[in-house]
Amino acid sequence: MDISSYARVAVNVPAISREFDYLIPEEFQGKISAGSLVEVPFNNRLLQGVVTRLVNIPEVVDVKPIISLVDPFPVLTARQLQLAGFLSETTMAPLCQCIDLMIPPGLSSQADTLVELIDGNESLDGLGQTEVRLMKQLIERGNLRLRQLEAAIPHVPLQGSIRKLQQAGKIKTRSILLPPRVKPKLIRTASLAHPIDSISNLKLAGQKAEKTQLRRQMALEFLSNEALPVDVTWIYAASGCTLADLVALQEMNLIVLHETEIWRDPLKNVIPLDQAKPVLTSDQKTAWETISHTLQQVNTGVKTRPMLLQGITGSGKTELYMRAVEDTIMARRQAIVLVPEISLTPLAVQRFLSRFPGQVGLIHSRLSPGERYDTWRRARAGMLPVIIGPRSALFTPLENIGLIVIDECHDDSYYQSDVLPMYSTQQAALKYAEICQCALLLGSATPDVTQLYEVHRGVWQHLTLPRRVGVYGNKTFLTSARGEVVQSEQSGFPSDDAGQSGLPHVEIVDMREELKAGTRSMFSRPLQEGLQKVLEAGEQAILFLNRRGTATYVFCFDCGHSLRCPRCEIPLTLHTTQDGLVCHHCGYKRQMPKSCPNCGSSRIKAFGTGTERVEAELKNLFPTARILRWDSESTQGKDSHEIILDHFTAHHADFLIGTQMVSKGHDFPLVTLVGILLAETGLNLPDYRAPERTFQLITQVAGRAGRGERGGRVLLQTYMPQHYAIQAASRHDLNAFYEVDIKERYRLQYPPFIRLARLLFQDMREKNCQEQAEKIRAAIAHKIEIENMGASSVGGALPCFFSRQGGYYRYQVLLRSPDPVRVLEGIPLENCRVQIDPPDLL
Ligand SMILES: Nc1ncnc2c1ncn2[C@@H]1O[C@H](COP(=O)(O)OP(=O)(O)OP(=O)(O)O)[C@@H](O)[C@H]1O
Ligand SMILES: [Zn+2]
Repeated sequence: MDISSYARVAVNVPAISREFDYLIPEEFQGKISAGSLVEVPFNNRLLQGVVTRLVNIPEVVDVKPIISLVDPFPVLTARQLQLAGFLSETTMAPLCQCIDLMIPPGLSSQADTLVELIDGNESLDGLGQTEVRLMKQLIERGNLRLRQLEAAIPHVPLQGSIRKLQQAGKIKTRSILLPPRVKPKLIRTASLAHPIDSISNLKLAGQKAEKTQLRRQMALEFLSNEALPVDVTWIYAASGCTLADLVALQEMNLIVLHETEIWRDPLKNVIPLDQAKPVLTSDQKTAWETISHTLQQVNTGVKTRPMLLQGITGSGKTELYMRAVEDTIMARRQAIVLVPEISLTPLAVQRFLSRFPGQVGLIHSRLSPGERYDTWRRARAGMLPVIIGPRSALFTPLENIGLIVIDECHDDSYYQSDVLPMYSTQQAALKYAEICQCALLLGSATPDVTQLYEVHRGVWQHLTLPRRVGVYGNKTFLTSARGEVVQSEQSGFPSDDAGQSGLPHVEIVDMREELKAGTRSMFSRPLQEGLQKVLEAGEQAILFLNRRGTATYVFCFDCGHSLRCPRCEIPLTLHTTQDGLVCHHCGYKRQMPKSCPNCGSSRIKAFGTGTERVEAELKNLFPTARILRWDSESTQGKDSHEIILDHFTAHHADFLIGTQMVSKGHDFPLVTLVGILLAETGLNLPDYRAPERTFQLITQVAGRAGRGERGGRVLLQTYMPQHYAIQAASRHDLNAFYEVDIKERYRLQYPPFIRLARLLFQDMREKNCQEQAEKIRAAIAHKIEIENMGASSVGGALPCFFSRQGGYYRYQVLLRSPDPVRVLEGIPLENCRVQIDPPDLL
């Protein structure tokens, strides 16, 4: 390691986006390098930070020394530092927050303020209400940290009161840095220092009682039968001795005490599945040739194009991921497999664990900080060649990554949109694959339009699995997307048997016809009949409701026409407060019409429904059916996802009513019917991705039917049967959907033909919110004008579709630009959150 005397440090304070130079004191020379986690003084405070590089000549003359090194090994690899820099530049988030993604929670600590009483006996006379509450806390509980005070006195700003008390000489404050919350877990072990011939003759207790002598002898005897160091608790149990006895024996040079590190392994109790490695189907073989070739190339240092694996549900994508991981391990490199949400994909994870026992590290939101820390350290130590987890797993410290897999690459959870940095996992992975010179494999049954566009432009490689794998007994056959058997892979297999198994048949039920025929229920006649049959046959059904779209759009119950903005063609939203319809993109407003502009019917209404209503009505129709509801309300508790999944899989319920969650990759062999209630709800959200999401959801949900021998069907109820997203989804036809949608995006200039940035404003007072948004909108418009950025344009400062959240008003400003970061650079963006390439505009 080269010895530089100074280190450039990104301090862990989000408000400070630049880095600072520090002196490396003698004692840390050679121990600190890029990626080291250190403590440094900063404006009379103590802060944590990560060394981004070593420097020979500092930027300023007066450099302060680094105080301590938090972890003896670097917490970030050089490649991770590069990735953090990229994220910071492309998302406009502070570097320290991008670095923070890569440090396990609990290891990094932020500064806090310690508040101390100067004299506990002072009177509280003349103090304000908040000051009195503060003083009482300190008198009762002693010195407290600011965060503790904030927890004790919630919803009240304390800074001002603390300043007043300080000026009155009643309290003092100082900055502190909390110790890390996680540490390696150590156990104490002991072994004999050397063989001992006659233990019973040793005098082991000095002047002490015979009992002590006996205990110590027994401990030595126990150890004399052990070849390796033993956990001290075993010695205690076997001999009745105490730690004091062992320490005494160590002082007599008879035994040696050690501290041995143990790993907290969340997977040690997982039971592997018994699954042999199958022979690849012919479709899988074709795809595998490309994957295997790409892996060979990256392993010899050749740059490769990302691969998009487009395979229908149940076509064997996971098997190909596992093969790719296997090859990567053989090449002595590591693999990261990203999945949307572990609790919703337990089966896929189990398959990996069984295929690679002892080699997989699982990142999971429900790991304890200790387990997470240990998984992270084992990965850093090179002990885990495979990491599986949600988007954050991309940031596991691995030295030599050969493969990154993004499963269900269309999933929303791959964009971090709630906290900084607001980043797209796909963009991060693309960059990281370039930095690490590794292969990138994205897989989905329903890739995004922007992802398919990369294939069409030839930037990504395209692999397809158009047919389901069906395995009954030893027989393997393939069925096409339409459900007919196209190829029997083993001789003598009667193809007729399988006619009902590929992807399920989808029937569209036109709800306008149902209305005309007098059905007042949300369940059409075919759906009611289907559910009845399922009950009679002892099978199961899933009822899917797209909850996100059930808000407040307006449409005609007779012709299905929904009211849209004449300028952006996005559905108008009814605001009961303003008693009018609003476009959330351009601000267009109109009154609620008395009759449908399309057919003149007066039955034009706002629409909404919920899972509770579905459940109530279903109970009414089928009083004996066992019904399970799976939505965000019914899954509040820990493990509730697993409980519901297990319950349904074990056939403890006949019908499962669910929202988005039921679309994920579960296997329910008894499900022969999937009912989609109101397929179009999502289509009416004011978002350019609404058709895409609707198509994806319907296709994924439909993929849950017919996974077993009994086959299955899907009933798709809709008032908009002619819409291209619904038509294409009913035929499982992604290409047809893409062809229409990409043209629409071109026509209306949406991604991939332009990039978007969304600036979000939140405030308790609507007026402030609007003013802040307006101010920044004007600044952006000004910059576009004076710098001649003709290809960029900024929209109005408008309320979001979800116009209030948790008591806050929400406004947004939308920027369209080939390079949104360049437009936004230099504009003061303090009061807003910036989403570059946002996943939605709601
Ligand atoms: N070549 C094969 N021979 C036999 N069975 C296979 C083969 N490949 C995969 N399978 C089995 O077929 C089923 C579906 O495969 P897999 O889960 O890999 O598909 P997928 O495309 O990942 O599915 P999903 O849509 O659920 O993500 C699994 O039970 C798997 O074990
Ligand atoms: Zn509009």
